[in-house]
Amino acid sequence: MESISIATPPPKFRVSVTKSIFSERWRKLPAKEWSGVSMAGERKPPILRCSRAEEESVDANVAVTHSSDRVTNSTDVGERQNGKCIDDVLEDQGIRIRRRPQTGPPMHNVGPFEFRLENEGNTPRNILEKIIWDKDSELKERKPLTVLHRTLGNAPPPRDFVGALRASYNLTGVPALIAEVKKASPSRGVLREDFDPVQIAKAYERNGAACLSVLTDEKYFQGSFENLEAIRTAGVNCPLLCKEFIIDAWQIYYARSKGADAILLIAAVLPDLDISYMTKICRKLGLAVLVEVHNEREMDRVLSIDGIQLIGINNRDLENFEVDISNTKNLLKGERGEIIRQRDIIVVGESGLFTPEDISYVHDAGVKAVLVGESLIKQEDPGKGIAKLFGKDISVAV
Ligand SMILES: O=P(O)(O)OC[C@@H](O)[C@@H](O)c1c[nH]c2ccccc12
Repeated sequence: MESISIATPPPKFRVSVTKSIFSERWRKLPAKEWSGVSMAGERKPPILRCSRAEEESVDANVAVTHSSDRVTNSTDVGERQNGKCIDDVLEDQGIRIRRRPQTGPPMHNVGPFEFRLENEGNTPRNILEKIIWDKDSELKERKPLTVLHRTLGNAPPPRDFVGALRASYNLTGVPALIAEVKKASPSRGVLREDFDPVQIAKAYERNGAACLSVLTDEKYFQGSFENLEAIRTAGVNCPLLCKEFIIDAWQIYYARSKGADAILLIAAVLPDLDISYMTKICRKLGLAVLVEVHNEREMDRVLSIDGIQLIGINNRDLENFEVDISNTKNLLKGERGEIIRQRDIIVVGESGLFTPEDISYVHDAGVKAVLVGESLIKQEDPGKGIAKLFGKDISVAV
């Protein structure tokens, strides 16, 4: 597609013009092929997300009582929960990340050009929203869940992610390390040119990491599921967190089929019912769940969900990339910290940790684990970077 910009856009309103190569192609299709093709000449995706029937036939023995209330895993456009559409549910829970509109803005054909009117409703407002909308488009390429489910039996068995964190913390007396295998990020660009995920993973393990986090998003983090699978099959014993932007239960099965031991759920993106439903699927698959929060509202929502064992406090705001490690301390103050201690939830301090002082600071705030990417991956020897980050060798018990 060739894009031509025409005029300076008025605020919050833009026109993009695209030379219509595709509409030519659709025009030539035989009539029977036109089902699933919208008036604007675009093919409607055959499957939007895990269809409920598809997912429930796989999940017949999961005790999910409220699956009919779920808000995001549906083929139904504008699905409703208790009479509310998804946008209302998201707004009620203070979730600012919207779902990608199911139909793009209308296309107008003039000669060989197609005009698309862009406005606030159909344009992502920030980077996290853009990632989520792109993820939604990516998921249309997936294979059916029933096919994926058959491959689960071939996956290596899940390992105890939470147990590994607890054991490491008890052994070393410092926060257990989840070291992140991360080549690039949208905020920092490429972090390491000579990136060998398996070598890096092995070096992290040798130098005391309790668990590893492997980025699988390709577009923004230059990660992949091949990396996850390669690390798993290379004999690395540390349990693996699949670091993905999960918006659909299908991704959880996929992560498991590639050897993941844990997955991430982001509270800024997922409503409570999805977190709760996905947590149940994970329990059935033997996966641990790290639920990530960034502010008080998200923390309170997550604390009201049953069965949460691991909460990550992200010091980076994924909407604008600002990093502030005092966020971890603030969210663990007072009653919230008390509830967390009573329930024996492990809190993971995430992002922006560079020095032994940073590690002590979040440890004093109450975290029992840390998730570290950039400060290790940028070291000449990422494995040796661990001792520098902690101010001591953590590969041996104290
Ligand atoms: O590289 P850092 O600043 O040490 O951050 C690691 C990790 O916390 C960060 O990569 C992260 C936290 N939550 C995420 C969600 C998606 C992608 C990435 C992340």
